[in-house]
Amino acid sequence: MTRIVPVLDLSQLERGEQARSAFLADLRSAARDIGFFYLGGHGISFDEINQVLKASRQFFALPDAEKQAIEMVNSPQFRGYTRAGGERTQGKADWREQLDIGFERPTLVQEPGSPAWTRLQGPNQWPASLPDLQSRLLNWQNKVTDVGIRLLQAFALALEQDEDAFGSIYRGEPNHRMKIVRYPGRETEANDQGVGAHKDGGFLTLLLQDENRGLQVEYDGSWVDVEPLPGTLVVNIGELLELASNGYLRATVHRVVAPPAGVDRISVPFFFSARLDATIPLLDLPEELAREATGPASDPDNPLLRDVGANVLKSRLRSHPDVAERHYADLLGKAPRAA
Ligand SMILES: O=C(O)CCC(=O)C(=O)O
Ligand SMILES: [Fe+2]
Repeated sequence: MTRIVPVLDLSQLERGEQARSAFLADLRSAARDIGFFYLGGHGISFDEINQVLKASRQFFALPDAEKQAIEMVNSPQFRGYTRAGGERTQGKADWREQLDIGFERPTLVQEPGSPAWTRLQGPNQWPASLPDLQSRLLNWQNKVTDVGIRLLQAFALALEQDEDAFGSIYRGEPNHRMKIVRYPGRETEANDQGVGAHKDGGFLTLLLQDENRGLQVEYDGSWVDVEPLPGTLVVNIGELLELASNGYLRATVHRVVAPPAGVDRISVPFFFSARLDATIPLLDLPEELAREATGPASDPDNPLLRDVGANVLKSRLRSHPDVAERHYADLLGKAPRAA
């Protein structure tokens, strides 16, 4: 059977002009067609991958009290632990537990007139009893960031732009985020929402999944399994790339179906994003691509904003109403200020 979700090999970029052009052509068609692909040849070793999955499992095996000590609701930066059912997609609880991590940066001093999104910068929360987790995951974050940069440069070339077309948006202090996630086996057949159907907000998502299935992508009106393929990362397009390409590339709708009883699934999504103070430009696409760029999909309930900080804050507030209430009560009912 041919795979619907294609496999791309990033190392082709460094293997001569012919291999490089073939990679760019494959990237463009994967991105235009299903919007999901497996990425091999990324240079991250099996050992590193296994260590990250193992460390994630160790975290979720901690006693509840230790996980709850670093609950996200403590953090105005939306970092930390969320128990199963604590996050919502399309108004319905997601059956997964997770630890949200960003870059470790100092909290910004708030002054009158500071944009609300400046409150998103600050520290992570780490479990006291797993001292190695921090370096393991921050190391992963750095490695996957490098893969994301190479891939985004390739996307720029595939869109017939300068290789560095997106550089000014993410260079400096980008707001990339990652999570470690555990989907417990389902307790009843009725509740199978691991995470509900959604699009990701960043440029690209680079996801590590363990050997358990559950991830699905919407394609031609049905759900297609993105089965585990050892050693690869799963990549999908987020809303910033859709915005920049005026809808030539589409952020892909995906979801996770909770695993059957007795199985739990681990995944490590990394969301390659942009600086919070950046504005997403509209790329000047060549005529033949521009003709097929029909504008970003618009959801009147949840419009995409070109101001990255405002867009990120809006989606964080929607996903985590408890954090919103504790730390952003002053904004509730108001649109976050853009700049
Ligand atoms: O866990 C997965 O496989 C996907 C997670 C996901 O789509 C997300 O957190 O945005
Ligand atoms: Fe996602």
